[in-house]
Amino acid sequence: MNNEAHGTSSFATDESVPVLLDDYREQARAALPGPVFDYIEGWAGDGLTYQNNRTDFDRLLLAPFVMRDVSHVDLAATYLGRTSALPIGFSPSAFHQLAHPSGEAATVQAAHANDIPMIVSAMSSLPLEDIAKLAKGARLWLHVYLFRDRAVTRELIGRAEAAGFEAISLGLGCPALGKRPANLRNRFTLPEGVSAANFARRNTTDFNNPIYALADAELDPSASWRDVESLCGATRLSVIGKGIMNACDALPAMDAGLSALMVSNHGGRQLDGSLSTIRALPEIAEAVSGRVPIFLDGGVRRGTDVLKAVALGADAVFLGRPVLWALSAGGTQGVMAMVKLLADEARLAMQLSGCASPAEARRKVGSLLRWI
Ligand SMILES: Cc1cc2nc3c(=O)[nH]c(=O)nc-3n(C[C@H](O)[C@H](O)[C@H](O)COP(=O)(O)O)c2cc1C
Ligand SMILES: CCCCCCC(=O)C(=O)O
Repeated sequence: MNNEAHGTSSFATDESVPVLLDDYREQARAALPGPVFDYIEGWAGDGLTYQNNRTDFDRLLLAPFVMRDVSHVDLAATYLGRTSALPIGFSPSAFHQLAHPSGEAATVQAAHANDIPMIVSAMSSLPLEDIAKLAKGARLWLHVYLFRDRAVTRELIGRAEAAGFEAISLGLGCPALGKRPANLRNRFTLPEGVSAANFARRNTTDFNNPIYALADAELDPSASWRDVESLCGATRLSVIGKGIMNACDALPAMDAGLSALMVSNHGGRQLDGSLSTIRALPEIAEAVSGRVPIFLDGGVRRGTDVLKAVALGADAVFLGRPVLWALSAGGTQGVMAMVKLLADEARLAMQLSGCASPAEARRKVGSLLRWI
């Protein structure tokens, strides 16, 4: 939009203060070395799914209700036996030290301060025990895969149990790593000093590209629902299945013992051309029919996105790239400010659409939302 045409050009602007989540992306672009920014931003293939995750939120229009009492908007979300004040969490992302020297130590403080879940990637750049020690009582979930060597998965889960993690997040849509042109073109490798700290004892770093090498060496394309069932049976922690995109998978997932499902296409970094998560959500929510909590990640950037996702059945939304952008822009304070920005927008979106809570948005969903 042309500001001059709207008579606002005489106002001073302070571009160092983000007012939209996307402002953090530009700060990250300025702060980080090009290949690191490209790794974080990166998508598979032509970026169709990466784009759809965003544009499909925009294709979902709101028909606001008016004159409803929205003086108190309650965003609280209860799942897995605990209530968070916000229906927001942090998706797992590898190597937070790529974004900031404090890495996961900074991110976890922001999650803890907001009492929202942080899913720690198995590929974290700090050991999971150190992350847990830094934020006692934080809602920590460890994200693991069914690695080729199941002992690796079992060991990680045992360590998470011992360190006081609340839950396990299990990657379901990752039999192999997606093809990401930017990383291949710039031959992305981890910078000196950043590594997969939980795998310190495994010889995975002497490859040309540690991320692809790690994935090829460790991910197990033969994994099936039977493996999920035995993993769920082998831990006292709740297991959340991350990566459900097809309603046909909802039943096997629940039968296998998963305690919650996350609708995720890995932020468009895996199968290019797959559905956006907000399009996939309604059918999955219908198939699940309230039996387990449902989460969604992928392209959540605006308060209205939070409203749309919770209205369509998500108990909470999770953020991937925005966490890393904000981390690179300002460490813990950056991530805290980013969460506050999104929460304020979500509260405003609820007020302006006449919904005082996610439950009310869900009840009104039939007339609140229209696809174009
Ligand atoms: C830099 C980066 C690293 C990621 N690492 C992991 C990972 O280790 N495990 C995983 O399951 N997902 C990983 N993801 C995917 C996120 O968990 C999440 O699904 C995705 O980023 C959500 O989309 P959004 O970035 O649009 O919010 C990663 C994403 C990014 C951007
Ligand atoms: C063994 C799997 C490596 C995954 C690396 C992180 C990731 O998921 C990403 O999207 O990047």
